[in-house]
Amino acid sequence: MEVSRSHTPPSDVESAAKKPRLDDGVADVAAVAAESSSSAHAIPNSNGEPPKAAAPAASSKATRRALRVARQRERERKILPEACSSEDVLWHDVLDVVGKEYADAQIEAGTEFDTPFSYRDQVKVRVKSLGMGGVGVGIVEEDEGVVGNGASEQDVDMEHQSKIARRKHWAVLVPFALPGELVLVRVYRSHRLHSMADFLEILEPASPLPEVNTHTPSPSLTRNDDLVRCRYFTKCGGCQFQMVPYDEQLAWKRSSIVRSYQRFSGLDMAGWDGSNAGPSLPRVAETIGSPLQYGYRTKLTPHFDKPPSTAKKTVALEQAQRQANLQPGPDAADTAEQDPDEVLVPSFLKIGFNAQGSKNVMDIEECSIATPVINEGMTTLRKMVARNILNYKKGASLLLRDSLEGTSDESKHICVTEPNSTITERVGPMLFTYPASSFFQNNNAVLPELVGYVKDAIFPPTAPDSQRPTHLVDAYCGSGLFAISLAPHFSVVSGIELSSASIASARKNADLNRTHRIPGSDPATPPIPASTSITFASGTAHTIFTSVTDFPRSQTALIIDPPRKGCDENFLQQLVKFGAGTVVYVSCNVVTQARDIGWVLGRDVGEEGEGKRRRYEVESLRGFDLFPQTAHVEGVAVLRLQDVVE
Ligand SMILES: C[S@@+](CC[C@H](N)C(=O)[O-])C[C@H]1O[C@@H](n2cnc3c(N)ncnc32)[C@H](O)[C@@H]1O
Repeated sequence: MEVSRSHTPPSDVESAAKKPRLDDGVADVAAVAAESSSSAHAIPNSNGEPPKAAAPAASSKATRRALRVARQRERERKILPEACSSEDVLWHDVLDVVGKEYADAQIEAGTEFDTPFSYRDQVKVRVKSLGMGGVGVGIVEEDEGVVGNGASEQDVDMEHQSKIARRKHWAVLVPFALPGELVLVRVYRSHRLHSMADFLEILEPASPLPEVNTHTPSPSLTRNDDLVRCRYFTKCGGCQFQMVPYDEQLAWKRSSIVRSYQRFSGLDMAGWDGSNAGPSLPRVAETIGSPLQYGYRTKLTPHFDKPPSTAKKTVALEQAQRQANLQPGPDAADTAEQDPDEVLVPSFLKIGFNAQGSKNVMDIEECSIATPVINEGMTTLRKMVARNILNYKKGASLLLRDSLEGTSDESKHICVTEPNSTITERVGPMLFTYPASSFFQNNNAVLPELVGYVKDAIFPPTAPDSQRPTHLVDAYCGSGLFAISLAPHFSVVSGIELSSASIASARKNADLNRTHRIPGSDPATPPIPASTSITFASGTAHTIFTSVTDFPRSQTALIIDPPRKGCDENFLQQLVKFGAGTVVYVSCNVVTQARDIGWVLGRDVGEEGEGKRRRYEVESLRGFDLFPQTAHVEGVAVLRLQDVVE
């Protein structure tokens, strides 16, 4: 059975649903239920708990439940992840290590879920590569495999032998482990040909490895635990790379872009490894780093769970205990340290982020990648929640955003927590305002460079004046970051965006930057000249093409900056039909960016019957690090329209 891949962007309808990737007919449910209840290779549930054995058909309720579970299992068996989803990215990381041929054979035999591990097995894993999510991917190294609660020597029977053999072709995913390291891990969940494990300790530091993925040279990464700045690192799931020197993080992000295009673009990759120009793509340039590597995040959304039913009792008890402790005891120094005004944080209350590999919230008092005012705001907000916790009937997500207090040059930074409040940010000479609950890039420090790079890509110094773009279309424009920042360089600008709140902000921002003065410049100069026409519309991105029909195509630059899922096929079809001279594709998900660009490059551009064939070529490709210490990278691809030489 061949596991086929599609490189097609989702159509509007398809994008809503996961698609079956294997074509077997649906198995008889009763047979599946029987198979499920006798299954020897039970897979722990999503909380990492060992599965409960399916009960015999004691009651019709139990039978229905067993059938439901069995159907779910069967569905999981037959469905490969949706192309370009995070599960699909992980699946490719697994294939890299276990080999595609082996995986196909296992799927054919229906044994791809036969995990060779039991829940909480401790094993030694040699890390082979760093998956695109920043997680180490390895294979059990030694013969006996189990060093913990698995088998003793006497237990090494046939079944165990076969498990040990399977382990050599079973990927183990270990966060915070680096390629080349031998690590002790504890398995907590298994899925198709891989298991997830907690990292327990390093048994051997990294030694040079033969490349697993022979196409993609992955930079070597050095562990330096002295670099770690956060006390929650490895417990919180937010950052992956604090122990890796920053220049190596940037090099790894570049290789992650290369991998994305190799795996997901569907383009001709012959001989291309990102360090050279290939048949479809240029060399991938070095990743541009963030000026701030910590303290850069301008938005945090910590959350907390619904208080337990015993919350009232617990709070009363803990308050009484605290009062008792505040009474002067025989040693007065014991109480001198305690502040009677300090807010009592009940022991059940955890405000923070999901713990690594789990859906449980862990308590986090500060975040080292967030800006200083956000961390101050977090302290205040945590106290407010603790004080009022008995009034919450549900859990909640909190919002913290870094904002300028006003629009003047001297405005200081404040933390805003009210979703309806207005945030103000400065990017280069431009001011942006937007509702706290709406989208804006989260790393202000790197934005001037990102915007400057996009501008330079649109106006390369070598291009003749006759080809200089005069019109700009900003699809997925948010509150106007690119449209407004680049407006001074165009005569006509048009933006579109789904969120009407963001469009209202974009319009306001255009006005604001026509009137306010650039700090330190001639007071007569607003950032955007009166002569530039700027319009914004709210709607789905593809509808922009009907309102810019009078734009001169060869002198139009189109910026696309879609959400993580990328563009839908309808949008790309219209993009290709429209035929802007320059397209800049900015993306926080290089996987869907690679898929979309692969789709665009294979198509003739323009209306049918134009007489000459033209296609897009990728002129440059590189990453910007908007997310230091994490595995995320912002990709910027510049496409230029070229005549096809027949
Ligand atoms: C990654 S953000 C980029 C926003 C803006 N370029 C910026 O940098 O601030 C993507 C934006 O696309 C918008 N969006 C999502 N789906 C859309 C669609 N189908 N059509 C138009 N805009 C969409 C979102 O509301 C979001 O503001």
